[in-house]
Amino acid sequence: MAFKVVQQHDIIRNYNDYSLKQMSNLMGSRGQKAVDDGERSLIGPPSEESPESLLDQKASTPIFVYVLAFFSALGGFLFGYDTGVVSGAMLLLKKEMNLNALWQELLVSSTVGAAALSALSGGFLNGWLGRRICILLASSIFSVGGLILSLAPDKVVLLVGRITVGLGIGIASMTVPVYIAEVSPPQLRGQLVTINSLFITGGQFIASVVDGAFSYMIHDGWRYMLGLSIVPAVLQFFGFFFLPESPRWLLQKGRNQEARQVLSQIRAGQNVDEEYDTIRTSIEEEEKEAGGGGPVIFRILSHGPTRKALVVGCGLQMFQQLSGINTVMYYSATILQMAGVRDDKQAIWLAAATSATNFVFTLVGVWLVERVGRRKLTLGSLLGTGLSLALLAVGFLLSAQNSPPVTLHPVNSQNSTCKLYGSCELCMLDPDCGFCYRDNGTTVFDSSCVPVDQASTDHAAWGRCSNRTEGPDSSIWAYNYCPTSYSWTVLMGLILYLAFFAPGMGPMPWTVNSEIYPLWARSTGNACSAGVNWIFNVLVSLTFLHVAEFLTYYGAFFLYTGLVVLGLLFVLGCLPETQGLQLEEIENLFTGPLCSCGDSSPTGHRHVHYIRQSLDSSPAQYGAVGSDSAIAYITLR
Ligand SMILES: O[C@H]1[C@H](O)[C@@H](O)[C@H](O)[C@@H](O)[C@H]1O
Repeated sequence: MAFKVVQQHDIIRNYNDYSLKQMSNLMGSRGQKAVDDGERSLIGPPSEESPESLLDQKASTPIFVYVLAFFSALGGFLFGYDTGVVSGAMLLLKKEMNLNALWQELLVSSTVGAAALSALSGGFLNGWLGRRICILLASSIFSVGGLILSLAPDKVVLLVGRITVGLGIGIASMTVPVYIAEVSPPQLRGQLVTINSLFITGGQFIASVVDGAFSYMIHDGWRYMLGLSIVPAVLQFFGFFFLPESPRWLLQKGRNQEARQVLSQIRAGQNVDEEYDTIRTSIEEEEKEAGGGGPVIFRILSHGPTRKALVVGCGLQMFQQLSGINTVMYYSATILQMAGVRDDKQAIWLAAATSATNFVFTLVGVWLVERVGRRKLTLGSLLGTGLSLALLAVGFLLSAQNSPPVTLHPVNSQNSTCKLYGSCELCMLDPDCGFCYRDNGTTVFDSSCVPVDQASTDHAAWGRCSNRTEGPDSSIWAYNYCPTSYSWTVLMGLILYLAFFAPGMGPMPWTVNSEIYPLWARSTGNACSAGVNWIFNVLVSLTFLHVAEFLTYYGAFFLYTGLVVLGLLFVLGCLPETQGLQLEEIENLFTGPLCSCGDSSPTGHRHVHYIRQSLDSSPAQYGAVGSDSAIAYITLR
């Protein structure tokens, strides 16, 4: 069989230049059209999809795809739950187990660190065992981890439990988007993969509600907080017992018969010949092109388009974390305290409101992704995120500039560094000191900067604010925050930040990564980019308080604003639009120079039509299909 394809502008010049690779990309378009509107419009009119036709496609999308997306996205829920629940659990744990700062940090960051390691190794596991087994593996690890955490007799076992759930999170975070992308029809892929991100933020929100509810249970409340994740983990495990493997992985492993069966099961008996052929052709072609031997990562790096895709994928994940989302998610209670919320319980519930905002606006992302596309959504999101971060920074700057002065210098403080600070702002930035003051509703008075109690940051080491939050003379102990009248600027900044981040920069890095690599590079590409996400997650969240100490809070948020501007330039130059394309076509977007991707948005003006000819037709036949923008000639022999 030989294929020759020519596009309108170079019909004559390049008639013979088209390779099988390009043919397979055209076959990709063909497959997509076949999925979109069945065999009837193979020689068909318009390339622009009307909203009505999109609705028709959605209406005819088999429900089974949604079932698959739901059970897979439970992995996202667990990712969100286990990363989100720990802040509330820590409030109880540190009292019950008498944890010092090091142990608290260990228990929080061990999970994220373990997730980074397992995400990186998940690429190998995915290629070897398949997506389904990896999801089963992740859900069993989550169940075991939840069990260990809920029964832990001491902090060492707790640490083991936290590392265990981290291993589950890492595998789930890279496998689930890939699986969903591989089973979805192209016109729904963005939305379904974004649902996984919705489940992540949903998990974080439920975790914060559970934290709030069990924070009243001083003894063992943390066991319920940490252990409840067993429920969705077990549900996912049993669900996946009955759900199929990704047809693309099966085809890659040469299990063609099974792949065809699964594909028609997922497409509920629709004709899957086109889609099946497309995937198979491109796998064969990709294998030739990828050049066989050697570790996949080396093959990715030595092959131009996949190397560029990897840079884009990892860059997106890096900028997602550098925009500071997890300083907001993990420290929202602290940030809210900074904004003037004093009560612990109130701060926990307000933190729940923060994750609710993140969740609700991710929903907006699910709604927008197939309407405006990945690129515009990410750009808009970064722009808004940057402006909100600047607003947050200005809020902190105003608070700092109007920070109450230290007016009392207790004799006891002679041999502590705290006595050196002249204002609350400077005092608050030193982790060893806190601000003890009184106020009459409008003015702060009788204020001093004194050392914090080493056993608990809830009170001062000595003096009016020791061993109680409010003294008999109604002195108030402020650790890590200052009384300020600019709370509203910070609160506004926080809410706007989440409203802009959640629909775009939250989900898009995961969605885009699930679709930009060819099949042979998909597991490894996603493993690397998820690994980058987790590594930068650890870096940013572990350094936040130190960065704030060196640069002050407003300095830290101006820094994140600067990083978001860099992210914006990166996305502007390098992120192509992948909306609506068959997975097999997307590699083509990365054939140009790296930072020209922004120009190559294919939607709307690069549609190629095709003709299907059966193989037993006459020796040489020519077909031509015209559209406004392109013409394809196909020769079949
Ligand atoms: O996409 C998710 C989401 O936005 C979460 O809120 C955040 O905690 C994760 O780090 C991120 O990867």
